Amino acid sequence: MIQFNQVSKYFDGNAAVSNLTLNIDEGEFTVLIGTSGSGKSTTLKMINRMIEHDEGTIKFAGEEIRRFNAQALRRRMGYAIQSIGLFPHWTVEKNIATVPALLNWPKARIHERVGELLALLNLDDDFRHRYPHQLSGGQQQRVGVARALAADPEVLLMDEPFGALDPVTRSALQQEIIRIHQLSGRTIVLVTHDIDEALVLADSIVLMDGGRVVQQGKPIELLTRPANEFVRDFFGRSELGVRLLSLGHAGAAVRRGEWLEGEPIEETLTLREALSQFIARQTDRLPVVDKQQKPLGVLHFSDLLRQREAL
Ligand SMILES: Nc1ncnc2c1ncn2[C@@H]1O[C@H](COP(=O)(O)OP(=O)(O)OP(=O)(O)O)[C@@H](O)[C@H]1O
Repeated sequence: MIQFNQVSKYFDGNAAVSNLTLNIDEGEFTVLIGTSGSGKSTTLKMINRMIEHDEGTIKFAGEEIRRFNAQALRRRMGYAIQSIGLFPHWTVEKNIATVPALLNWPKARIHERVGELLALLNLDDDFRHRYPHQLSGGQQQRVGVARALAADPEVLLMDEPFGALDPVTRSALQQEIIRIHQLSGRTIVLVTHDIDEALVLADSIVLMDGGRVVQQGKPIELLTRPANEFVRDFFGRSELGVRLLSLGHAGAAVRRGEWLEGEPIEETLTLREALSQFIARQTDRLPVVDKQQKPLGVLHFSDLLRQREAL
């Protein structure tokens, strides 16, 4: 869906991105990660021409992006950033409706769409009449994501969208964006410098350093088949075990047909979170329920050790 071919970008003669070749498939959740100043944001912003590339080609839906009208291109791509950028004097409703209003949607359709998005992002419908300063940071981030999604864009570009949030809110928003991705099947490109966030979200991780791609692949590939020492160090040798666990879920490792009384965990819990539960509860077996809270089976501590084969 998006192809970079030997793309370079210079600022004052210095390359921010060098000779970058990258393929982002339709419907894929791609996460750009890397050291500070490695060119992640520049790469993201070149996709919707917030930054124009100097060399090479970038294609979107088969066409070089320079052939699109920049405004028209941006309307096909939702964009959400860490600093949110909500218009302070506009209500939540008007903020979310920015692109639909530009596209001249009828009022009733806009009203309905705002309602849908508030529900999708777990925000109360009354919030539509509030102003950004009347919301918490996490609520503002949700509105920023809702705004990016408003006109059902083909691509969603996100630059550290959960950057400034506390871990609990951050984790909740990560789960929401995973759900939105599963529901909508949209192509998402997200920049983060948080390794665990990348592992939780990505179908494909692009690890960058010094304006170049060091390795692109599935999270499991970067963890278990690092291309070089830089990749190995980046993902942290000592953390490798728990990071591998964060790629698996309790539901996939559970022993069905067994049951056990006690406080259950949900099947969607990562095995890393399950490990934490085993330790906190000083137990080696945990009952697992599905999303409807129906008993699914029992997870054994020893099953965590077998996970590498199952991933
Ligand atoms: N507008 C600009 N003018 C001059 N230099 C820039 C500009 N934007 C980015 N750069 C430089 O280009 C390089 C890549 O920046 P970029 O913001 O893409 O990196 P990043 O990987 O997103 O970094 P971070 O994780 O710190 O946000 C850096 O050296 C940065 O200083």
